[in-house]
Amino acid sequence: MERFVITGGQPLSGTVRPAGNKNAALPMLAATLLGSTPSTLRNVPDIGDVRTMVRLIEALGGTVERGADHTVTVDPTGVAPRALDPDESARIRASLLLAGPLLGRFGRATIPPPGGDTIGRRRNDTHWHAFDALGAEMTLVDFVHDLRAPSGRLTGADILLDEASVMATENAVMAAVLAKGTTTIRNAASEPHVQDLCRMLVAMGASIDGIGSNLLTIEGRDALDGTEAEVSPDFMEVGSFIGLGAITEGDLRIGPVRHDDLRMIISKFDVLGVRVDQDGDDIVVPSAQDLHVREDHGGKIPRIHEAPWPGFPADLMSIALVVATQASGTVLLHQWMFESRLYFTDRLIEMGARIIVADPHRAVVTGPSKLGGARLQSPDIRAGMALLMASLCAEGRSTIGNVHQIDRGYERIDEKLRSLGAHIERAPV
Ligand SMILES: CC(=O)N[C@H]1[C@@H](OP(=O)(O)OP(=O)(O)OC[C@H]2O[C@@H](n3ccc(=O)[nH]c3=O)[C@H](O)[C@@H]2O)O[C@H](CO)[C@@H](O)[C@@H]1O
Ligand SMILES: C=C(OP(=O)(O)O)C(=O)O
Repeated sequence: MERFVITGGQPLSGTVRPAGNKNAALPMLAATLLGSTPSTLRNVPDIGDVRTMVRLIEALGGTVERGADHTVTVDPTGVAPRALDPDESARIRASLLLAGPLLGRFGRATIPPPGGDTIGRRRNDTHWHAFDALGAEMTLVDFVHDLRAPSGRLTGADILLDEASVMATENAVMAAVLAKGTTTIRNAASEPHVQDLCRMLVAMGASIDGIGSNLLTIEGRDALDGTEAEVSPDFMEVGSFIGLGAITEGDLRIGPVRHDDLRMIISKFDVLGVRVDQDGDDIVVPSAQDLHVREDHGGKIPRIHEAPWPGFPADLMSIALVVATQASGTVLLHQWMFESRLYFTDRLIEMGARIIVADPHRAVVTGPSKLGGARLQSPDIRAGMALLMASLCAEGRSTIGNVHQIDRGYERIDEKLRSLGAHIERAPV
């Protein structure tokens, strides 16, 4: 067990290279199982969740080689549809993403409950509905789902997802690319990671129309080849560093980024007065920030809320909340997707933030407030990063326990922060 020890108040300046997007790398690793030959992924982040996914693939019979410079090659030729290990599965939410490829390729998948952030109920029903529509039969024994395609192969179908679930879309697509006939997925999620996955599948020989929209049409193929694919920069990490740069008063350059992925993020940070400049493939967060809440027309209090893509990402709400504590004015943050994601707000209040938690989904923040150091625990990836940001801008010393929750999603965050001038050490508990 490790913790971070932080002395806040240093301006952070320098250049950050964002890692590959965790939420793209995980489904892309799962998708390698659909090929009949090896696939190589570039820009795979070296984070806890990826290491767990690699172990799950190896336990299924895949051979995984990590090359230099964030390259991972998966040879799926030895893979068989064995039951996933329950303990490993429970470590990450994305273990559920092995269901689609196993079912599509072998007509069988045995899936124990996935894990992931404990941020409220994580609903899986949309996944089961999609597999059911493709002809899978499902039995549930001791929380383990056993999925089978009766004739060994799924059949294409017209599917209306009951919500635009990111991973259910990814699972449905991965199951459908080897199904017999045409599949239509309506109300599909279209986040950049869903797009990354779909582009990789097309490079493997899949036929997918509508990438980037909420209507995907897939013509099933008999087999797919391996491929090479690149994981896009993690716009959640980029968003986190934008927030961090804004509240620590240094000059930050972040890149390379994909500007298209950042439009809504930058527009919502702008509500908090955060200024971000584009410079080629980079973005720059300059030191001279005038953080104040931009009121809506007529002086109304603005609201920042998450939404499916191209809305503001749910995973950046905790980050926006910390930035709001440093902006003068009042803003409502509405985080409706998860029931328990705002609980960490109590810790910010302890540090000196002026926040009214109206209910489990809404927090009214009035800033700016002077934060002081505190003893903290990371409850989940993003709240952990948010508390880390608060500690870096607070006066005095903070400690953050449970840092494996931050390591699940952010690659060597302490090293990156030190290179920018932060006073942060990783220490045993
Ligand atoms: C590995 C991975 O990729 N994890 C991400 C993925 O999780 P995941 O795919 O599990 O999240 P989902 O998109 O399924 O849903 C998130 C929550 O929002 C609710 N919901 C979602 C869409 C909708 O139209 N209506 C609705 O109510 C769901 O019931 C659920 O409570 O997407 C989430 C939402 O962007 C992110 O927080 C996670 O980081
Ligand atoms: C909620 C997250 O991840 P997961 O879905 O993997 O738990 C996240 O990345 O913020």
